[in-house]
Amino acid sequence: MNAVLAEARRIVVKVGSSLVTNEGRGLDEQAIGEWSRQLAALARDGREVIMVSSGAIAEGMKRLGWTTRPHEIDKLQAAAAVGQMGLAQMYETKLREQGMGSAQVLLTHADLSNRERYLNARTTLLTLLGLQVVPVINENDTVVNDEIKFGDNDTLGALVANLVEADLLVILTDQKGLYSADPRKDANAQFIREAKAGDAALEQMAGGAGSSIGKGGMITKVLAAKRAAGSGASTVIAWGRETDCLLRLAKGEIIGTLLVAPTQKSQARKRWIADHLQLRGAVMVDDGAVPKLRDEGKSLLPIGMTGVDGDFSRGDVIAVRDPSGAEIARGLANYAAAEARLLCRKPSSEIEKLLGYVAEPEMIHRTNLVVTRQG
Ligand SMILES: Nc1ncnc2c1ncn2[C@@H]1O[C@H](COP(=O)(O)OP(=O)(O)O)[C@@H](O)[C@H]1O
Ligand SMILES: N[C@@H](CCC(=O)OP(=O)(O)O)C(=O)O
Repeated sequence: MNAVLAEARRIVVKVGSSLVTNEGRGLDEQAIGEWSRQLAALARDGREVIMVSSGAIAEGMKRLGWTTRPHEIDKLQAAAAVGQMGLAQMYETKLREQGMGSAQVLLTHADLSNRERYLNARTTLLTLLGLQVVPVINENDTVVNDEIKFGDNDTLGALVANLVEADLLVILTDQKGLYSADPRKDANAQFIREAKAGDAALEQMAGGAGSSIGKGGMITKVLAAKRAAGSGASTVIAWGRETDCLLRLAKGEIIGTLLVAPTQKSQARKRWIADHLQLRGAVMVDDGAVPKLRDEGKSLLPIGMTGVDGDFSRGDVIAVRDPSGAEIARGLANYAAAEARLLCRKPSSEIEKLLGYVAEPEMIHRTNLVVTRQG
C-alpha cells in the first residue's frame, strides 16, 4: 500500500478530451457516470475532490457537425462554448444521480496570476469543497487567445492543485501511464511505475499528443506533475477506463505511473508565501493576537489589529508584526490597506457596516498564513 496515495485528502482529478468524448464521438456518458460514482464515494469517505475536465471543444465540434478541428481560434472558442453546455450538464446529471452537488468553474491563466482573482478562486473552491459540492473545472475558452491559453488542461489541473494545495493530482488519459517513449510509436517502450516528479529524464521520454483529439500529450502531463510538486502534490498518470481507478488509488494501490513530489506540502506553501511574492505592507497586532497566530494556528481577525503599514490590495502578501515591530507571520490579505485601516480593533460583525460588504470575517485566514518567527 502506498502512503502518498492512501493519505491523500484533497484530490484533483483531470480527464482529457479523448477519454471524455470517446475519441471525439461524443460525450461518454458511461465513463462520466463511472468517474462521478467514484468521486461521490470518495467525498463520502471524507476526501475533497475536484474534477478538471476537458472535452468542450471536441463535444462542441460534434454538436456543430464539424468533422475536422478548425485552426481559427474564434471557431475553437465557439465550439468550446457550445460543448461546455453538454459537458457541465452531463457532470451535473451524473453527480446528482450519486447524491452529489456540482459546480461549474471556468478559469483562465490571468485569473490565477492576478493576486486578487487568485484569492477569490481559491476561496470559492475551498468553500465549494466545504459544502461537499464537486467543482467541475475547465478553461474559460471564450476569453483567452493563443498566448495566454493553457491550451491543454494538464497545466490547468496542476495550477488548480497548486491553488487549493491538493495532496494528489490524478491525470486520467488513454494510456496506462508514462512509458519510456510514446507507445503508439515505439513497441519497445517500457512502462514507468514510479519516479520523482520534476526529474528531467522524464521530459525526454514524453512526447506530444498521439491522437487528434487531445492537445497536450505526455509532455504536458510530466510538466504538470513538476508544477504540482511545487506545492507538494504528487501526481498519478493512469488509464481513465481502469475499473474503480480512483477508489483503488485512494486505497493506496499504485495504478499507472506515480510521480512523487519531493517537497512536503506544508513546507511548499510556507516557502511560496514567505519567498515567492513581494511583501506589500504589514499589519500590527496586539499582545493577545500574537500567541493565537504564532502558537495556536488561528486566523488573524480585525479585532487584534492595531495598525496598518503600506498600500496593499486584497490578495497581496503582507507581514504581521507584534507590538515590538518584529515580524511573526506572513499571509494573504483579505482586505486592501485602506479598508484594513478602518477595520483595526473592530469585531468582524461590524465589517459590513464599516465597508459596505464582507469579503471574509478574517483579515488573514489561517490557511493563507505562515508563521515566520516562533516565540
Ligand atoms: N512517453 C509516453 N508515454 C505514454 N504516452 C505518450 C508518451 N509520449 C507521448 N504519448 C502520447 O500521449 C497521448 C496522451 O496525451 P493526449 O492525447 O493529450 O491525452 P489527453 O486528452 O488525455 O490529455 C497518448 O495517447 C500517447 O500517444
Ligand atoms: N478546454 C479545452 C481543453 C483542451 C484540451 O484538449 O485538453 P486535453 O485533452 O486535456 O489535452 C476543452 O475543453 O476542449
